[in-house]
Amino acid sequence: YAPQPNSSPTQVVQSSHVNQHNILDGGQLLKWVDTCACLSAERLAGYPCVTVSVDDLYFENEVKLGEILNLRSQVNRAFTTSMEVGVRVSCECLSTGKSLPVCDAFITFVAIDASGAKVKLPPFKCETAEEKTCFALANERRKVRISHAKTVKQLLADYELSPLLNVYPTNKPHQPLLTPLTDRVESVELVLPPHANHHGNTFGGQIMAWMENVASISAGRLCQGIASLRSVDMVYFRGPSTVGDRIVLASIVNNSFQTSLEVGVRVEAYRYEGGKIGTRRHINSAFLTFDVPPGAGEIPHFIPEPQDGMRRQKEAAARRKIRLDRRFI
Ligand SMILES: CCCC(=O)SCCNC(=O)CCNC(=O)[C@H](O)C(C)(C)COP(=O)(O)OP(=O)(O)OC[C@H]1O[C@@H](n2cnc3c(N)ncnc32)[C@H](O)[C@@H]1OP(=O)(O)O
Repeated sequence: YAPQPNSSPTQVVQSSHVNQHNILDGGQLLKWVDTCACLSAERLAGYPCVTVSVDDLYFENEVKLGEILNLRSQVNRAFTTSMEVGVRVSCECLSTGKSLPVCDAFITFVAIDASGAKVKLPPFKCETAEEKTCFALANERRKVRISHAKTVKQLLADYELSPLLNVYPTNKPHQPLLTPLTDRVESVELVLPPHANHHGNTFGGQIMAWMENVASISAGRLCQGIASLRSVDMVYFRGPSTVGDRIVLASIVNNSFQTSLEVGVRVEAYRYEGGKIGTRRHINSAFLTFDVPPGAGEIPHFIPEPQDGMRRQKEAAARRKIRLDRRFI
């Protein structure tokens, strides 16, 4: 079988893709990354593929209006019904000719047939030394992502016991408080055909773009400006949503730090069945970290609500530590 199917779309960042500061919208970037990866996945599988998970994403550089975004994806390894696709994103400034890294993404896809059943993937062969390294690393990352939920739970429990983490890294405690609940955003989106793939499944990238939208509003309200997306923790797509579904996205600030803040987003889907609102299905959840805009000053400290709010604040502090530790591994 042909090794390393590639996809390398190139996009010009236009005014419809940027925010008020002419910086590429994080949600748009997530859509392009998912679609680019899906092209490689489907090329290997020969079947439509759905996104199962997206590993932690860290955005190294902002992309500006008029710059060129280069995306390059390849299948690193096929397992049984799932495969890992790596995407490398860089941006190119036309006037200087310089190219800067934007992010590396690892996305897992499962191939499905017309009845929605998982398909066994063809054998995957790699030839060059680089392909063999990607192949080996993909297996290590797979172990990490399969056990991700359990690992994070364990780390949070360990941090809970750590006396150091009882001092949660928040901003100065005597700053003006955020009015309770202003950081909460709930938005409902209707899944239309342009949001979905050929199966009618909502694109994973589209869901992530909607998530980034509500999260950026929560973040922006807290820091009173346009916050820029810095990272997205691993996202697992628990179940599908399809054309006609209503997608409910709820976001809330979990904790604020010196120059960044973490927002949690929960996504649910429902549809009308027999004249009634059907059951809400939990599609996925994610934690997004935003940087405070330059010149915005200090982030106001916010006091979490008792119990649940305090739990979320504490967990966000622990996740921040995990993220920072990982960057230095
Ligand atoms: C750009 C176009 C593509 C899209 O955006 S599609 C839209 C977004 N995605 C979706 O709607 C998918 C929603 N999820 C689903 O429908 C189901 O979870 C899905 C993918 C059918 C799998 O369902 P199940 O049968 O319950 O899954 P399973 O436990 O048998 O696992 C199937 C394969 O996935 C793997 N897997 C499970 N959890 C994972 C994780 N956290 N990260 C990475 N891989 C994971 C699992 O190991 C298995 O792979 P393999 O068969 O061992 O190769």
